[in-house]
Amino acid sequence: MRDSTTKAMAGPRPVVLSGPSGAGKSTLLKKLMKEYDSVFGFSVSHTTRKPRPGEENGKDYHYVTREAMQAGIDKGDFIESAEFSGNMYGTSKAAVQDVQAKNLICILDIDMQGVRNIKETDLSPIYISIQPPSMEVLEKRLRDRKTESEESLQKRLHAAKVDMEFSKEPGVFDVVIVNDNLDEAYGQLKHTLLEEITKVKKINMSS
Ligand SMILES: Nc1ncnc2c1ncn2[C@@H]1O[C@H](COP(=O)(O)OP(=O)(O)OP(=O)(O)O)[C@@H](O)[C@H]1O
Ligand SMILES: Nc1nc2c(ncn2[C@@H]2O[C@H](COP(=O)(O)O)[C@@H](O)[C@H]2O)c(=O)[nH]1
Repeated sequence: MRDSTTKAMAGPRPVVLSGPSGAGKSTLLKKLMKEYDSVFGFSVSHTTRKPRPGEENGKDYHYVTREAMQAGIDKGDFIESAEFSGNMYGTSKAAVQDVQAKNLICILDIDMQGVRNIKETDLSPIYISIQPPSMEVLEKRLRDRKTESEESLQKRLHAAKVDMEFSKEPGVFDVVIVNDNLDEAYGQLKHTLLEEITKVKKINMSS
């Protein structure tokens, strides 16, 4: 089913950041939003997972129960949703519209099921995959982050193997960035988005 709800508010092209859990998506997007706070806006997803220390409801995620999330999906409030590592995650139409209403570039941090589902909509984002240099490095980053139980970690590593193969499928991603050295990966991300950043800066200056 194609969903044109979010297209109706056409502005700058949204950006999808995807890739294995632990690859460094949040780290990169936080750097981007810090440097360009008046250019990018984060699409705050809903999730049924518990908040991690330091995470804020309404900023990092909207933390909801499975029942509330399912009710929202049934009502048609979500552009996409997925089950990941034992929890539900989803992008609401409101999350994207809130950012687009401010004429900012909307960034979605979503898994590969989300990528497949967004491709069925009219959102037409720039698709960027953030990949780790190796499974070994990914596992170390996830373990060092100390956010996952052993069960969750194993689920995430299993999903990561599938994701790494998915990122090689021709035509899925506009750009695949290997996040080995953080500064280099960030440089590549900025380079990829430079045209859109320049457009938004120009619009913001003239308004
Ligand atoms: N280039 C890098 N070198 C070393 N450590 C890194 C690098 N990039 C990110 N990290 C670290 O790796 C861990 C995972 O990064 P991050 O939380 O950004 O991943 P993520 O892709 O957003 O994961 P998730 O999908 O689970 O939210 C963090 O502790 C972060 O500080
Ligand atoms: N399909 C979707 N995936 C999402 C969404 N929000 C986050 N995610 C992805 O979930 C995993 C795990 O995230 P974590 O915060 O629990 O580590 C990660 O790959 C995210 O990209 C969403 O709205 N839809």
